[in-house]
Amino acid sequence: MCSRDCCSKGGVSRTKDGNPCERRAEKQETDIIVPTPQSLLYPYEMIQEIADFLVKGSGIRPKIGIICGSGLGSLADLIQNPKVFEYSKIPNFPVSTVEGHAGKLVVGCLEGVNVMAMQGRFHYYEGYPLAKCSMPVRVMKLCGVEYLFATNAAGGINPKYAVGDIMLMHDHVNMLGFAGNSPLQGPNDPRFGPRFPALVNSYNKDLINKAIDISKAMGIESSVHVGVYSCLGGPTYETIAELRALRMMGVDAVGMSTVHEVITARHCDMKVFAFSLITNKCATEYSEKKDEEANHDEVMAVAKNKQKACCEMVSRLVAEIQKSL
Ligand SMILES: O=P(O)(O)O[C@H]1O[C@H](CO)[C@@H](O)[C@H]1O
Ligand code: HPA
Repeated sequence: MCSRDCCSKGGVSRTKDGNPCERRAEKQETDIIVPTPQSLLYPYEMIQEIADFLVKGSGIRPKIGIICGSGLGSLADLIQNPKVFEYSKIPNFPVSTVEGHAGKLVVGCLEGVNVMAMQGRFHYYEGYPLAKCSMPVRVMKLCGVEYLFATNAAGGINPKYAVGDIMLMHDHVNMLGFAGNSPLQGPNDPRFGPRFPALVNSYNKDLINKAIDISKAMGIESSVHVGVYSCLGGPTYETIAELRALRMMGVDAVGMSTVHEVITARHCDMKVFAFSLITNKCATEYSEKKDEEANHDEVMAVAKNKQKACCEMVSRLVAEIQKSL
């Protein structure tokens, strides 16, 4: 009862004569918490501030941005004359909380091209909204980046894929998007890109073809595929029923990242190249044994074993881009 002698009926406070209690209604209104739309979490000016900090601090305007997947941080070790920024020292940057994601931004030169690499990405399951997970892509854009290389560790759903194979992404199924979640949710800032960006041809065909040629030159073409990736929210690995559903939808590999980064990159018109290192085969039969369950230690171990091939693929592709600059 409020001081005006009200009673609560059906969740609504009413005065004794049955009318809704105004004071209660006023209070409820002020108690409503409206979540900030994702797109407003990092306004343009804040992204510009972070980009200025990095460009000034490194003296470099990168052309290519690289996001290192789980256990693939060694991609950033390829960079010459690196200037390293700990995420905790970059204004308004989140921190990495996942093993295999060091939490450093490395800026320098690779195959004669200025690059910026994230040794550690942000995942939705860490508690970050998608716009926060992909905010560094916009920072890259304002630093001058034109090409995004996104890499990830993923489970192989396509039965033809083996552990250690590389899948060049040529499309994705955005499961978080199916559920109404997007890094672009909220008012659109046209300085980044259009309200309704198209996502067909998101994965640059020319770069995919170049990567296929590179895999032939490296003699690993039989373990390199072109396929469809899907991102789930994690942190749980998928159930067998979910994996079967994904397979029916045409998904070849599954992970918990990358898609929102690609959406953000395409929104601001970056060229995208992305690949998955298949770190485990996904169980799609109920008879699978316990030791065939996905686990992060295995993901990390396979990534460590295969980092050489991944590094070579990336540096050769950067060298190809260098020829066209
Ligand atoms: O996508 P990356 O960051 O490579 O990491 C993958 O590996 C982790 C699970 O082992 C998840 O974070 C999944 O997304
Ligand atoms: N599922 C989801 N994410 C992953 C997997 C997986 O099997 N392997 C590596 N990241």
